[in-house]
Amino acid sequence: RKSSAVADKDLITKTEKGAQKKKQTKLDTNPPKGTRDFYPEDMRQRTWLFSQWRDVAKTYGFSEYDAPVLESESLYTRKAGEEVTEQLYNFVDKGDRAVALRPEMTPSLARMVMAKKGGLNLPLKWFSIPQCWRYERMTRGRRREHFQWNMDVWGVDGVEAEAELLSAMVDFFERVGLTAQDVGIKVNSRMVIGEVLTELGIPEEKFAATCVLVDKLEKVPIDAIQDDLAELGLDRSVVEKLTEVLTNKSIESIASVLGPESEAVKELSKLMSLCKAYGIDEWILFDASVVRGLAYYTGIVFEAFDRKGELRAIAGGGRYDKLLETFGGDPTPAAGFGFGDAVIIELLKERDVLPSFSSADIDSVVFAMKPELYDDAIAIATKLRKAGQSVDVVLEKKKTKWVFKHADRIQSKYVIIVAPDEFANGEVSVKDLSCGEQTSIKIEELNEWVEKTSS
Ligand SMILES: CC(=O)Nc1cnc2ccccc2c1
Repeated sequence: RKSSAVADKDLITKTEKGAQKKKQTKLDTNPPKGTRDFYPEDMRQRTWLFSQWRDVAKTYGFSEYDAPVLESESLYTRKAGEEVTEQLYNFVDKGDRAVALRPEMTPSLARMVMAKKGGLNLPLKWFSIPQCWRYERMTRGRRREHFQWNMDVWGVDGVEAEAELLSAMVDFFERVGLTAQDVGIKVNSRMVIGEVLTELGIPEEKFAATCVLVDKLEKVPIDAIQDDLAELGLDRSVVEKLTEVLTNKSIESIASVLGPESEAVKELSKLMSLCKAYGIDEWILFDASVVRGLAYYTGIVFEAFDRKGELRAIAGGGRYDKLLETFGGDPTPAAGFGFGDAVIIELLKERDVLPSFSSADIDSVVFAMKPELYDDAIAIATKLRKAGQSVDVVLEKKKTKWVFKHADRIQSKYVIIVAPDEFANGEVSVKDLSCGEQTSIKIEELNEWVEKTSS
């Protein structure tokens, strides 16, 4: 027999184990790495942002579309070293299909246009607010999903399309309280690089990958991509010539480099004059170093940036006339932009122009003072709801003190109390939480009361 001390110890550990066995292992309540939950307050903020985006799209005559978040991986297997394709959130499904969570919306849009072939009346002005995904090693702790407002014009080959898109982008910034002093939009054309590379004898099929590298050059020192450049056959002299051209800060100086007949100069000049016609030229600046990181841009490119901070690009876009052909479709001109939900919210917070979303905008809390009045209380709540009010019904037996505290917490405008004496007189008691005043209202005059208080 073991000594009692040892026996007791064993007994304790046994009961502990027993306890552990019975207790469920605690669920990890965090959402998957790099993703966010939207609690009601977060959701009110997101809904507000999306409704600003939707209002602009409607004002510009754009129609909303959508596509599955899951696409065939083949939509994104471009070989140009882009971040969005290197960080594809892809997997093989149970049907042995190579699929991916979309990293961007434009390829889905191209697939949808191609599916309809000639059946669509061009021009298309379509918008969407898809959640887009990337699989990034969490070393950088960056998000793996975001919502991105997409606006695209298909079937217009003139820079009139880009000018509309820039105007829509500015309209959004103005709606949310930002000015041309807060935000600028850098504009360039990839034809600038195209004309330089052609002059230097670089073949056309290397343009896209060169642009992606030049875009990376903005963020990393040159020796970080030296071998990529070498792989593309871009020797030092080419890179030097390119970087020299890209430091040009005016269309005039670019014109002196590319010559007066340059197509790039012509389209940039035309775009700038259209921006003047829209009255948005104070937002726009030419910057030859802007190339954007997506391989499929072919002409004008642009990106909105925070003039006062280090925030990354707020939004970006450009012309992508060849995308449908890369999918085997007919040549169709297209231009568009993408606008992420994260950077803009940070900027609005910094500029202190983000509205508060703490309350759920409830008009009235309805409360039966006695349980036997509950049926009458929900009849009154229904009357108020049909009159257009948002009503929170107290669903359980509660003390008046709790109800007032609850109404205050949810920032309701009124509390409607169904109490025995008043009810016997065909009245309810209404407390106005903005001033604390309590009055009696005749039940058959509630509709007028709603009218009066909602005007
Ligand atoms: C600032 C931010 O969240 N960016 C972000 C977050 N998630 C993404 C997911 C896919 C593609 C680009 C993405 C970009």
